[in-house]
Amino acid sequence: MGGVPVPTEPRRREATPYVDLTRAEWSALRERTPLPLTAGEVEGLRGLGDQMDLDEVRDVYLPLSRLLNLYVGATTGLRGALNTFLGDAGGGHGAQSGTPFVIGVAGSVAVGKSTTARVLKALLARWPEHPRVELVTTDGFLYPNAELARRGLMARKGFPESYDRRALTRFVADVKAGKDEVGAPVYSHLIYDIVPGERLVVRRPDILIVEGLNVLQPALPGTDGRTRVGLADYFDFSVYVDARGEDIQRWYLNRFRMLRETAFHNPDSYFRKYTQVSEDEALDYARTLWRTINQPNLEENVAPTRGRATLVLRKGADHTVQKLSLRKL
Ligand SMILES: Nc1ncnc2c1ncn2[C@@H]1O[C@H](COP(=O)(O)OP(=O)(O)O)[C@@H](O)[C@H]1O
Ligand SMILES: CC(C)(COP(=O)(O)O)[C@@H](O)C(=O)NCCC(=O)O
Repeated sequence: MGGVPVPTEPRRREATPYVDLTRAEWSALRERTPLPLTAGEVEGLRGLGDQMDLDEVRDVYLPLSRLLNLYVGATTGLRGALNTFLGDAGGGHGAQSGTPFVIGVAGSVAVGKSTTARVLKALLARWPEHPRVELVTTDGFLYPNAELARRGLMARKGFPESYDRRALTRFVADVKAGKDEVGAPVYSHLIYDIVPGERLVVRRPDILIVEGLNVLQPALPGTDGRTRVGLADYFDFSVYVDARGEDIQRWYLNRFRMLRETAFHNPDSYFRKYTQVSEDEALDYARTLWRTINQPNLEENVAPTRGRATLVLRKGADHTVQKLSLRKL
């Protein structure tokens, strides 16, 4: 047939509940938000093996801090509406003084959630409207190893059933209800177990960040088959830290290699025995942990919750955020 070029139809984008942005587009949204951290402070917040420097804070986390400040302000505005309504109703409920703004941070083991959560905490605390920011990791609500062993769950650490989900949800519900003091158990990566007798106490923060693998999991039905309220029902905003499975596995193995040269030498380290064998043998064990625990948990439980997040941060192979998806309202 003739050589008339066929005009290509502009590719129609599938409608999604998200606005998709490149790093450059997102970065421009920080406007005039000042950078309140020094390179040294950022270094102190960075997890082992994570990539986090002033460029990453400026391009990715400053716009997020600005967005969250706007969300907190909008929530305060909504509270005004609620008080007007309650006042008009004359029901004697009194003015609601406000409860903490709760942010969930989800994602795989070794994706860098804790660095994201720590940087967010440091940035959000610089805003005069919400200086008191607390961070809680959900590992404190894992059952202690003895209980996991009793339930046959030692090889399922990090799966939803390895947590005391009722206590975790109660914790966040109590903070959200505005209780003066709410306590949580504490987990130690060093001993690979809950620290007996240790508690973290949260006292009416302006913002609570809850970070962990399963924070976006929907609630399981109770034994009576009825739907329960889940952790994510208390979130005002949530972030899912995303990356390709192969990249996360590589980060996990690299971190294991680095920990073997540092923290594992501590006499109290659960993993101390892996300093006594060859690096290859130690890495074989890490590969087994990844393949039998963390990868199936990522695929079966964690990744399927991504679509519930308000914001998805998509990392490239070098750990830096390359794409962002923000939920439409
Ligand atoms: N075996 C370990 N010993 C000491 N620290 C660890 C160990 N495993 C993980 N960590 C640290 O615990 C934190 C949480 O790790 P993880 O749950 O994998 O989440 P993420 O990498 O997404 O922050 C990280 O700062 C990591 O460096
Ligand atoms: C403690 C964790 C379950 C993470 O808990 P989280 O704070 O996300 O609830 C995880 O880091 C872990 O130790 N997983 C067990 C398998 C492993 O050792 O890699």
